[in-house]
Amino acid sequence: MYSKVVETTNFLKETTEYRPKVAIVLGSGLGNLVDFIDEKMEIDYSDIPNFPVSTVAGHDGKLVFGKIGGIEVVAMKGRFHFYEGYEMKEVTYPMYVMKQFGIEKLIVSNAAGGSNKTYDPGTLMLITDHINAFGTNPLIGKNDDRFGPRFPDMTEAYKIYLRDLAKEVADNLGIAYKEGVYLGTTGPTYETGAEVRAFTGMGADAIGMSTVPEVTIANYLGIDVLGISCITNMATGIAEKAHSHEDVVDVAKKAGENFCNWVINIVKKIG
Ligand SMILES: O=P(O)(O)O[C@H]1O[C@H](CO)[C@@H](O)[C@H]1O
Ligand SMILES: Nc1nc2[nH]cnc2c(=O)[nH]1
Repeated sequence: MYSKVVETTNFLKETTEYRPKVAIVLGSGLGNLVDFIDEKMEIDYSDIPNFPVSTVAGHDGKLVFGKIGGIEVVAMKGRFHFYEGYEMKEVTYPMYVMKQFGIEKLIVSNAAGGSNKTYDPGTLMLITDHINAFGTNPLIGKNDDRFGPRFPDMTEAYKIYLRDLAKEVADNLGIAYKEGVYLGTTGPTYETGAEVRAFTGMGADAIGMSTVPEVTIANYLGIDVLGISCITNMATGIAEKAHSHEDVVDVAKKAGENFCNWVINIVKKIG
């Protein structure tokens, strides 16, 4: 895998002159953030050697390089999910490439169901920690010490200094946010009511089908992570109607204005 990662990274270095240190992963319906990236240079995933392709609505499948407030960034407009049938190593492949490319900080976002009854649809939630309920781990297999250690520490999976900075930015802009624990499952089914009750008992405030694999690998590689969930629906049993991905994308788009404003100003501070 190491040589594949080097090949992909070399391709990107030959294709763009940008050398960002900040990367952003855009969740379902949150892709509009790229509209705020200046001097854009886009590369389709299908043109990148060894890259998987996005198969989910609301995930375009592009790497977008450019600048936010003069700070170089790269955004993933579209991510890969385990439920798409990808291996965990494929789901997390972009993280390995990001590290090799020189990324030091990652802002990861997602659409999620609110299991905390006080987190209404449209709420932006700063992720304080996560629970891996995928039943597997993206690091299972032989370890390659060139990437990271066999037993990575997850004490501060979502860096406190980045969370503090995000809170300061939100407070200055008057953006409302909550804080909470994200629980990641494989999907693609939304949860049963019983599962949501169980996950809530475990400490989950929001539930989704992504993020945990990427953040696990980012920590392994030594990339500092900030995570933001957009609560798009109340989780099963709390919600008054059945879920649909169309609604998820729709609500995420509506929350997009605050989300974009927040992330843009975070980038300006951390870049
Ligand atoms: O986590 P993101 O990619 O934002 O998307 C979330 O929304 C989709 C379900 O509607 C799932 O893919 C879930 O993980
Ligand atoms: N697992 C899961 N993923 C989501 N993505 C958006 N909403 C939800 C949800 O309620 N559950």
